[in-house]
Amino acid sequence: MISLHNVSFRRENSLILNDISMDMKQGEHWVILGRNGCGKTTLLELLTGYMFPSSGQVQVLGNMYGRCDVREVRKKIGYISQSLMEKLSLRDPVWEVVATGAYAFLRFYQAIPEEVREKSLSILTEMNFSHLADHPLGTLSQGERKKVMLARSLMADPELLIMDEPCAGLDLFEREKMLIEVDRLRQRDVSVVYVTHHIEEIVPLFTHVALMKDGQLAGAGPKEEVLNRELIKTTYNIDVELEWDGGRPWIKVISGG
Ligand SMILES: Nc1ncnc2c1ncn2[C@@H]1O[C@H](COP(=O)(O)OP(=O)(O)OP(=O)(O)O)[C@@H](O)[C@H]1O
Repeated sequence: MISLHNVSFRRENSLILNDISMDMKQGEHWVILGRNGCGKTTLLELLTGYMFPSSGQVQVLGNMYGRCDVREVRKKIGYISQSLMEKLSLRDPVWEVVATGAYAFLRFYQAIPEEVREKSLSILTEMNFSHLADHPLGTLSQGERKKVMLARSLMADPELLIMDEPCAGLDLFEREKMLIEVDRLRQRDVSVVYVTHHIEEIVPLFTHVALMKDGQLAGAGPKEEVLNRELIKTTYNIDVELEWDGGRPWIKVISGG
């Protein structure tokens, strides 16, 4: 699905990503963790082809970037981020905002085909969200807007879904509702790459974890192997205990650790 080979990314004089090599295979769903500024979003931008590595190779869905039409690959990738959220029209009804995902538009300036409208309503119904279909996006809570963004990303039936901190800023209740939808992606034929600051967001859907530190990989592999006390300490410079419950890891900071 994704292969990174000796990928480095330099901006002015700083090395933001430093010699990253990893493979994310079909059927795997990955979470990327790491401290602020360690390069997570930069890595996602390389995967979507919005930026190119200074050296190394990036291969996504069988396409080697630099030797393919990135615009064609992007049609198979859904990307959810706060910056996209800010571009969506707050005045438009929810179903229409979702429908724009079929074409990667931000707004419609022409009639929307009936089948596109129906698909939007059907995704909203799947998410138990049909009652909000006609409400303007701007009247929804932050958590509801994030669910709208997820619904929008599914309109194009992506093969790869990249989510950059989709639960940031949500209260506990809204976060858990969003995580239910994330976990339900198991029912779809889509691979997920998910960036977060919160280890407990690793719902059972996710199979693998990559830990990043200062632009390098501190660990990458099956979640049960990578999420251990030593690697978490290396990544976050803090001592923790980790417990698995309900298929999710829960973290307890050891005071003075
Ligand atoms: N436009 C830019 N110009 C220069 N440096 C940048 C630019 N954008 C990002 N950086 C730097 O690149 C590094 C990695 O940033 P990135 O946004 O990828 O980190 P991140 O792990 O996603 O951080 P966070 O968890 O805080 O969102 C940071 O040190 C940041 O300051």
